[in-house]
Amino acid sequence: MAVPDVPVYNHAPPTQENLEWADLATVDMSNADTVEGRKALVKQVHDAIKNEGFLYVVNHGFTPEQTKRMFDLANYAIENVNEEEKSHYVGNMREDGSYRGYKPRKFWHIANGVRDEIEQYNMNFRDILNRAHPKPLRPFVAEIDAFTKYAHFRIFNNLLRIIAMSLGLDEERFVKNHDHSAEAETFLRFVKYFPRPEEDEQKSQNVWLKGHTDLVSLTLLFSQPVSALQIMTKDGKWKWVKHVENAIVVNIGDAIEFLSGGYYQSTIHRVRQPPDDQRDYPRVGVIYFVSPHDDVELRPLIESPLVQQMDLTKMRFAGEKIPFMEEYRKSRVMNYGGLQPTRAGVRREVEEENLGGVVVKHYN
Ligand SMILES: O=C(O)CCC(=O)C(=O)O
Ligand SMILES: [Fe+2]
Repeated sequence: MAVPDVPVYNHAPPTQENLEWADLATVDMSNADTVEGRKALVKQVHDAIKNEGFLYVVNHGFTPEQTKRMFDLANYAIENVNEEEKSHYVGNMREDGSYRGYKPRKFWHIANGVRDEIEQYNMNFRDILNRAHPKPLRPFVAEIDAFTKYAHFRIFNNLLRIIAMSLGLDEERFVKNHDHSAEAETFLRFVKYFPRPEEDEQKSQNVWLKGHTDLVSLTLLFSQPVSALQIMTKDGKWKWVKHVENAIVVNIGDAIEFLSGGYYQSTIHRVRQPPDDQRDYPRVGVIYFVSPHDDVELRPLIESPLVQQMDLTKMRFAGEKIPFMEEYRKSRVMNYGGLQPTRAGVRREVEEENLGGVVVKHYN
């Protein structure tokens, strides 16, 4: 069977505006397949995670054509599948506590009655090949699976090994908990953000996706030109993440924070309206979220000398029952973006929301 043509997706040109860019380290992964090569990166990765919690990865092995092709397919999953077909693949976040399938626009509440304009198609790592996908996507499933496997086994695993070493742990300590021998909320996301009416921009103070930390271990964001992602720096300022051609923007999520006893902290980030010269363009993304297995207890790894130095009584779940990854992600995914009243916190304009027993902070 001939594989259909996928229209080429053209992103907006990079912004010409001089924004306040975050100062992020660039990690060259050319030699990361050898132990020596990884050892040479430990200090740089350690410092980048400590300082910003975000970093760029380059020379990861994907060619610009390969990543570009995934953006074409991401756009295809949103634009070339009709609504009727999509309706059979809508995810069940609120019931399953898992992202699988389509997340329609306006599913989440952002602020003052404004809902999101973000459409996604999520594919769990474990069943990209076995699960049914919308008809137009089927000819590309093997290609998407191969892309995801490479991202996981080459890029992600090598990063995990470097992070384990940076904590004085056995190199394979985290790899074993993320190898998909067990259920895990690890998935590739195709996403498209659509420009919003001015009225919505005002009511939501230009926020497209509220400030949050990712609940997973690491997030791999394939860099694209539409500037909208911002991180909160240690001194409480929002800084923009600059596009770097064919780089992967990596950030640390809550699971690593918990396992490292807070030695590493997940970084707060948000998505906001792009600058003037990109304002009328949609924003297509390809993101790989990697989580520990559901049966991993989110307990600090006290075999790490660095974790031993931490005051673990200050950890989020200190003195309480420590959740397993499954409980933690379900409580967050099921309840995220609902319309429940939120309690205003005190630190950095924090809104705290009690999501099924787990307090989740929104930073606006
Ligand atoms: O679209 C982006 O750049 C980031 C999205 C994000 O933070 C998320 O989906 O968790
Ligand atoms: Fe995020």
